[in-house]
Amino acid sequence: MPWIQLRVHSNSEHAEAISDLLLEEGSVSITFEDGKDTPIFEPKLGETPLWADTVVVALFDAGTDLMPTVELLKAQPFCGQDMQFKIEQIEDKDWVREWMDSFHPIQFGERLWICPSWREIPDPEAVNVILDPGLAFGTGTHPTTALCLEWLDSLNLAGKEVIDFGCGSGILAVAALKLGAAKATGIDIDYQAIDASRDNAERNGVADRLALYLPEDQPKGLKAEVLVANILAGPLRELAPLIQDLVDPGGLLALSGLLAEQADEISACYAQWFDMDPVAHKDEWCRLTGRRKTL
Ligand SMILES: C[S@@+](CC[C@H](N)C(=O)[O-])C[C@H]1O[C@@H](n2cnc3c(N)ncnc32)[C@H](O)[C@@H]1O
Repeated sequence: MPWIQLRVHSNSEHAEAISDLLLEEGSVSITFEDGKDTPIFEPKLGETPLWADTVVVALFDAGTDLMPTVELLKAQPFCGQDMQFKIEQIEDKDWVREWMDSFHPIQFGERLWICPSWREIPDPEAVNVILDPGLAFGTGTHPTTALCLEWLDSLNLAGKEVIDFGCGSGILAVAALKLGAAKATGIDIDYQAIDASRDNAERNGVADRLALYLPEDQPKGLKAEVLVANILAGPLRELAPLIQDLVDPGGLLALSGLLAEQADEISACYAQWFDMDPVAHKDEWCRLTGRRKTL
């Protein structure tokens, strides 16, 4: 079924009021978009701030006459007669299909390929991770995941135990196992991530070597020789005492999900326990690595 869409240019202060009015007028879905490409990284816990320039995008059934709604909005003090808006016809698409068509196998480092489960494997001799992220984060297309995959590929993981802290789709844990790790543990606060990781481990024949936990169920005394955590700077800072304790003396650590300007502070924090390497960059993101001190 095709749709008709109304886009109203507003701001962080009035977007909610516009959204409420559009829902009352019969909109079937509302989304907020950044009007000026000014991303908000890491809002405070429990807060979902809007952009200074916010576009309210409302979807209606095709055939809806939107002009009365536009006039109603213009009559509101929070919009006014000079309100900027656009009406667009939206052709009906299979969005899942579109996304699937855009996701191709990608190589990371020397040996590793991430292959969407619906695509042919380009190099059957390579280390191939067959992936369907489901509803979880982690396809390899994001620079932070890519930085972690390249790091894992560069290591000799044979026989090692690996912790993937914030496992999302399980992409890093499954890659570590396929690169030779003996055992991996994935930890995530999100049930959907745990499910997706389990599915991906099964898809790759490594489910018997992957343990998955919500943080509250994590076994006491858990430790590994290699830990990778692709979460944001905030949790990496707050959870530093817990994360460092999961790495064996002499073990290896990779932290990602960091913006370049956050690297020095997080690196200094982990330098209490780890000998830190130079920062690796990809686009505006970066990765920290280090080896746990033995004393
Ligand atoms: C950026 S995704 C990374 C997913 C995947 N490891 C990758 O590299 O693509 C971050 C994941 O960390 C999880 N996460 C966030 N805070 C966490 C916490 N405090 N403890 C455990 N997992 C957390 C999120 O639910 C999400 O799945």
